[in-house]
Amino acid sequence: MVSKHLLTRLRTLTRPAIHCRRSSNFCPNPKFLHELQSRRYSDAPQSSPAASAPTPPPASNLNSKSSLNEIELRKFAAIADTWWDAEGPFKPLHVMNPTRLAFIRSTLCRHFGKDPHCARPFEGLKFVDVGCGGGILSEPLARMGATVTGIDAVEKNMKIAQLHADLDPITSSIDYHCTTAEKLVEEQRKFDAVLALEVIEHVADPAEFCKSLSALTSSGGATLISTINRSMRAYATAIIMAEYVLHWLPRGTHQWSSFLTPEELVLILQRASISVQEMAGFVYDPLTGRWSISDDISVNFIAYGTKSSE
Ligand SMILES: C[S@@+](CC[C@H](N)C(=O)[O-])C[C@H]1O[C@@H](n2cnc3c(N)ncnc32)[C@H](O)[C@@H]1O
Ligand SMILES: [Mg+2]
Repeated sequence: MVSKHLLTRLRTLTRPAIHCRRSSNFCPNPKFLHELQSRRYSDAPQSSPAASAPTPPPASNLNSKSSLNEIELRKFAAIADTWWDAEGPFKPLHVMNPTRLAFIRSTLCRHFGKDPHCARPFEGLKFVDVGCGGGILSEPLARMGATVTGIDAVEKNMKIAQLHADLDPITSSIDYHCTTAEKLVEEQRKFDAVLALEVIEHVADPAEFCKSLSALTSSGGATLISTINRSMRAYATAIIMAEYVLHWLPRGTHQWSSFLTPEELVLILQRASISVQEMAGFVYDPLTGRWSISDDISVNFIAYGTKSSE
């Protein structure tokens, strides 16, 4: 109860500074990108226990100049067995899933002219779920009819995802691979929709990552990215509360300095030829324990963008 009260207090004290703007008229300031690049490398995370631990073998055997951040990958490899434990470290993703799927269904049905009330609106469309983990998002997308490719840099995640998907004939069609977005770009793969939810804050270089996501998106296709805002409110809730008070996530899961503001995300996507059409926040209500879609993008947010014609 005390924690719930604290969370409510924090939400009130740290009012959102930025609100959702539902149009394509985002005007990011180019200086954000410069600041972002110098900050990410000069303000590198110092406090993560994983960062100071002796270096174990790589969590991924993929190499080449890439989006991979080994410290981040090791954190996910360490808890790979728990992907489908609804009470485990991925509980927040499980609980948030219906809300983010509602946003995805609504934006992508509009984008592709599909009926959002139909059971399998994504029939005939090819989606890639980048950084799919255990398949929490890939599986419902497959159930909604999409032909899904799920990729993740952690081999163990792919094994867990495949095992779980094989439990159901519909999800067993998901094509899982231990690879990266940039490797798929090299293979000249293209998808109608490219999704990377809660991944960009864990990659080595978000601007390069967005370029790969864009290259994977067919002309006229859609790109969806969700992440956490680099706001004080996110520091208080997504790190202090979630990791240190409520223990929803292992300590050190997130580095505040690796978060992007919505303006920065819009800018790097714009530079990668993705025009953000809509943004929404995901807001947690500590009283009901539920997430909902909101105009408040001060902590968790999602961006839906379209690929400009080439
Ligand atoms: C927080 S989880 C999100 C999982 C999934 N997208 C979801 O929202 O349910 C982040 C995932 O991204 C993966 N990942 C991190 N960096 C990656 C990269 N550069 N390329 C591919 N996967 C990556 C991690 O292994 C982890 O499974
Ligand atoms: Mg994250």
